[in-house]
Amino acid sequence: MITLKEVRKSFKQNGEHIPILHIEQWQVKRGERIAFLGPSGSGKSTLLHLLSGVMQPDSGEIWIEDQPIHRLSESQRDQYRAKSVGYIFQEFHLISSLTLKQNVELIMQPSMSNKEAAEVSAQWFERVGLTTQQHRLPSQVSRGQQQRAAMIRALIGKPSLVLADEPTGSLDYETAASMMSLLLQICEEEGLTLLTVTHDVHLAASYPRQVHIEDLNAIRRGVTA
Ligand SMILES: Nc1ncnc2c1ncn2[C@@H]1O[C@H](COP(=O)(O)OP(=O)(O)OP(=O)(O)O)[C@@H](O)[C@H]1O
Repeated sequence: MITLKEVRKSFKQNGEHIPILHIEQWQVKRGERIAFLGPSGSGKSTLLHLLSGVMQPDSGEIWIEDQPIHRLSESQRDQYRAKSVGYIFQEFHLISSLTLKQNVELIMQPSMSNKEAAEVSAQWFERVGLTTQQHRLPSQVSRGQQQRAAMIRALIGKPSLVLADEPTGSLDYETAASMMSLLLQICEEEGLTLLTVTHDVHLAASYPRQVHIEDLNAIRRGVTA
């Protein structure tokens, strides 16, 4: 369960604190898959950054399961993020000098032997249909295939929270739709909570729940500052 209570975030712009986000009360059940929609600048990415612990709220509470994210120190938030959050970005952030397989295995548990890590990663490459391409460099595969590898990297540790910020923003529609459907399917099979920011209403419609950030963010509704 994710719980947000009276969460506020503002940014300093030209010496002034501009309120960006105010979420009075919000809950997400474990395993829910939610698409976030909203105009540019409405606070969608800011919300993901707060949930991943990259940013701290000015005030309010953010609970992920039994962890009070708002109370953690920076190093505790780094640990929380490494263990519990899988992030998928619009740009895939794969290391260009490493193969897809090396990119994935780089972040796998140090407690796993090389043999175990190779077995687990092979299963994931098969699951996303990339077995043939796994030994190639990112530049030697398509953008859709790069994003599938980035998806494995985000999901392989079975994080309690998967955050995807415009994950299909740089893909053509057909590739985007197939990537989104794979992401939804895997998160459902693994029981992972998925929050995806997208501008695409058709892709958002494939999610069991859609949230318009304007409905969540009291500042956008003009009822608060
Ligand atoms: N680090 C920052 N410093 C100052 N202002 C910021 C910072 N991060 C975000 N903002 C401002 O906060 C507002 C919300 O930004 P955010 O990136 O959350 O919007 P968004 O809904 O994700 O937009 P988009 O759909 O364009 O990505 C914007 O006005 C942005 O300029």
